[in-house]
Amino acid sequence: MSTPLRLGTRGSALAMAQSGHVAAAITAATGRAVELVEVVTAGDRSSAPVQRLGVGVFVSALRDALTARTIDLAVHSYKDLPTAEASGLHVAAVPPRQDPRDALVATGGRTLAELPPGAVVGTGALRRIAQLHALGLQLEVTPIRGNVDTRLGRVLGPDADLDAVVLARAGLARLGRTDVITETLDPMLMLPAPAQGALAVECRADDSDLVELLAVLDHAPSRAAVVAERALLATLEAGCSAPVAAYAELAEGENGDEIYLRGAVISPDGSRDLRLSRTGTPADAAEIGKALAAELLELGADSILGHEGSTGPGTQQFGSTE
Ligand SMILES: NCc1[nH]cc(CCC(=O)O)c1CC(=O)O
Repeated sequence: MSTPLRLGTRGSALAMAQSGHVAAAITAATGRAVELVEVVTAGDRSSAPVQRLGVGVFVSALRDALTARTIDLAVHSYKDLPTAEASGLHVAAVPPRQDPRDALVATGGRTLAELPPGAVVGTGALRRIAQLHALGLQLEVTPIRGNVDTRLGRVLGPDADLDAVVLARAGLARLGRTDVITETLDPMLMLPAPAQGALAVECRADDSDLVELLAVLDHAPSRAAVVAERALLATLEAGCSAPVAAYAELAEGENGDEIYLRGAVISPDGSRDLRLSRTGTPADAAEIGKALAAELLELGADSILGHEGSTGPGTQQFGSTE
């Protein structure tokens, strides 16, 4: 009998659900026992806006535990991972991705179109704030944070004070709460965050037995989509509070698989809204992401993102704002 694999996880209900799911999949596929080890991250300890806490607040403590060998693997929401790879670590698997779209949870069962001017919508992510403003519906957007239950409580609980919240459908799905969704937002209106709905299963790069074992969980189309979306994010050098969206869809084309990547950079007030798309093959996922980012930069994405004075690529490492 081999010793159980130690899977490090945040303690939030969402993280525990994701980690439990991956642990069960590993045991089902390989017979290896997996134990969950809770790791508290800076993002869990503070309720300050994520933009202020900085990059990787949900991630650093898990990565430190991997490097210190107190855990063997970690499961991250992929969109929370900084775009720069951590040295000595490796994303050994991208399991099949959940529906990456955003979801609206509104009082009275309402959709976005049914919310009247002045309706108050809660969301903390600049990407969502910007796109809500870009709709031109006179919605009042208010920043919120906290775990999924806290956010739902702003609409559903006895102390509800908002008309609606926007959050990732995948998070609700993993918690078994899709029943509260009043509208799954079409990416035409609300393009998701790069890698939203995907998980990253990370381990030490030199742990070759484990790298090999975890490969059974990898889902090639999900990985290709994430690679394209994150290449776009990295090429834009998008800041911590960057309103950048990207969504890659894979389809079977006439000559085999095709990847269709959409990307957007939106100013926080919604007044500037750059959207482009690009098609290619999954093998070129990274190049497609880079090329789409380059096109967005040509259209002035830099001035929206506010880093015209940047000292060049590689000087900043950013993850998601969410
Ligand atoms: N740090 C927030 C976060 N990170 C991942 C998810 C949702 C699940 C996912 O995108 O995989 C969420 C919640 C949200 O955006 O509503």
